[in-house]
Amino acid sequence: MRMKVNGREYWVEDEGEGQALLLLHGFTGRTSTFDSITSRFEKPFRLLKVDLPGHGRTGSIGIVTMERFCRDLKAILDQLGLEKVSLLGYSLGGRTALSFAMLYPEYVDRLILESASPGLPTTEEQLARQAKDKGLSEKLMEEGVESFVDFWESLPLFDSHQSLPDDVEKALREERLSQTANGLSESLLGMGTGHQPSWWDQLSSLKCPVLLVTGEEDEKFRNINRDMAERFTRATHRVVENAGHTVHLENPGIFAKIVDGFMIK
Ligand SMILES: C=C(O[C@H]1C=C[C@H](C(=O)CCC(=O)O)[C@@H](C(=O)O)[C@@H]1O)C(=O)O
Repeated sequence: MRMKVNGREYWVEDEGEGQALLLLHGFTGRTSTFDSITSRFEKPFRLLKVDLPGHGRTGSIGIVTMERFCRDLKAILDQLGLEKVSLLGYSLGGRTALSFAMLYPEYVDRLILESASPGLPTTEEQLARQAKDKGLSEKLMEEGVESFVDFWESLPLFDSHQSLPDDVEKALREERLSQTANGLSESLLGMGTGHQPSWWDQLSSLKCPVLLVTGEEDEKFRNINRDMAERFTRATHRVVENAGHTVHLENPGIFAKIVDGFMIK
């Protein structure tokens, strides 16, 4: 369904009954991102999914900052009558879930972050990443989505995708290709890693239970999440074997079991 909040319109899906679990996809993803695991959950969940700014059926809605999207997400939950939800975010969606929890902790029951980060700790790193993401944005607008997806799939971070079943890899590519150049460009410029606040120094303030999930083959984010776990007060870090950055696709059975076990009831 379409939901208009603070002058912006989002695509939101709200299905099932049980604990409210809000799923947030990664960069180039959409609400279908977690289809590989939602059918594997044993516990009943009320599954909420939102296409992030610039993605899926939300599409191009202008440059939306992380703080502004989190304010919109709060308004969406208010409209749905949800006072508290658990959040599961993958990569960009994990950065978003963490940002929402930092800004609106009273709305968050539990937090599951897959291959995420709290942003970049120094201004220098943030500015360098902003410049890099600006370049990617220009690449998108000049070369189009298909050329960008070819580039994006070739990143070393996704080397482990070569072991994905052909049908899974094909579906992931189609999901990425379904995006628009404008939308992805706006996402990079608004919610890119370098544009969001750094939460590194505030992680200890979060009081809700936190589950960090990374793939054994994703050294970069495994190390980031090892450091994050040391700063949270109630965090568990699970490193999943036979998986890289995209654990929910590379080892969906284990991922679903970990999520089931972390959610109460
Ligand atoms: C390439 C790096 O950063 C990007 C990697 C992962 C994030 C993401 O959402 C990818 C999802 C996917 O393609 O499956 C993305 C983000 O957080 O926005 C990062 O820009 C890197 O080496 O840090």
